[in-house]
Amino acid sequence: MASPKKKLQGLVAATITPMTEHGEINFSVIGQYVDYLVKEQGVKNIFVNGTTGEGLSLSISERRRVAEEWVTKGRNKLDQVVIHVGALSLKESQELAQHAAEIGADGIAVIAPFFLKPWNKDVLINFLKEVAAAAPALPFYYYHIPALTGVKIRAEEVLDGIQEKIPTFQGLKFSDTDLLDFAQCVDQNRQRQFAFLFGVDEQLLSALVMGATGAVGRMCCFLSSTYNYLGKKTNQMLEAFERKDFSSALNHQFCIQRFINFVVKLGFGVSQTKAIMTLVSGIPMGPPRLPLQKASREFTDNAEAKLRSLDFLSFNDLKDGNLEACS
Ligand SMILES: CC(=O)N[C@@H]([C@@H](O)[C@H](O)[C@H](O)CO)[C@@H](O)CC(=O)C(=O)O
Repeated sequence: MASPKKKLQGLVAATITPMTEHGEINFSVIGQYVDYLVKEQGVKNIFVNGTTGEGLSLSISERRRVAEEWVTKGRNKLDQVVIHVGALSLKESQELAQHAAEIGADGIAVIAPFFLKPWNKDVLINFLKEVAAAAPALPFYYYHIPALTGVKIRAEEVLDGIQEKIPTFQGLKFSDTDLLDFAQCVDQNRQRQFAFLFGVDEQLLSALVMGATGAVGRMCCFLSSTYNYLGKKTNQMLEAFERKDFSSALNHQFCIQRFINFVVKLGFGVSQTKAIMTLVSGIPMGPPRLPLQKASREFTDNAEAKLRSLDFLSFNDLKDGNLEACS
């Protein structure tokens, strides 16, 4: 198994791909974005060109350039840069994997191909294996996101025997709400040093309970979109959990849930994540690329009011009216 230079630890932000109002990638703000994550959110790992990064809506040459920019701007600032290289075409995926290795990324991740789909675990593994082989020195993560790929092969099944087929296999990025499947992945792989990257922010505490006890201890990190702007809050929850202050950890989780629950009811996805991040960080993330539509003004106004009431936006002048800020 390839061993990463350093173990992946802590929060991993699924980065947004900033765009100009004309729909081109806005490379000029990526350096500022890195500094924001590190200094303001305490996030030192990133996952590039994933769902939040609209990776599958970018051309291959754009994906290469975005990956390069994050690796370059993150040098000596970030701990790890993992690049999502999944694509419908095996050849494109291999090209991106090789490119990630050439530019000095710290790992690659791959989703299941989602148009002509693998119909069982063995076929899926065969695809993943071919991609991983294009970057034989890079740690490899399988990105399980069945709601978007439509590939519903349980992660537990995929992991069974995977290391024999893919020697660089390093871990699982789990973006699903099936906590039975997640917990079984952890339980059945106690003897292996896999990383389990949980990707459903509103359920993170439950996943911590399933996978991050002293006995298991291998769920090293958490990978998701809200860590772009709620990284600090999520770190507080992780710290509370670590010192076994479960009541505080639960308060933090409830607080994060109040926000996510609110925006989910308004309609929440990548477009809305871009709008929220722009609001919180002050860095323009721009519109998403078609077929996504820009978040509405109404959404942004409502989200802003909620962020303020939860004290997620540090505007001192509004703190007086704050009725539900979380401790
Ligand atoms: C479907 C989806 O976009 N899930 C998000 C979550 O962060 C999600 O936005 C959050 O849990 C709110 O539901 C991440 O898991 C996605 C992700 O990690 C990525 O961008 O690759």
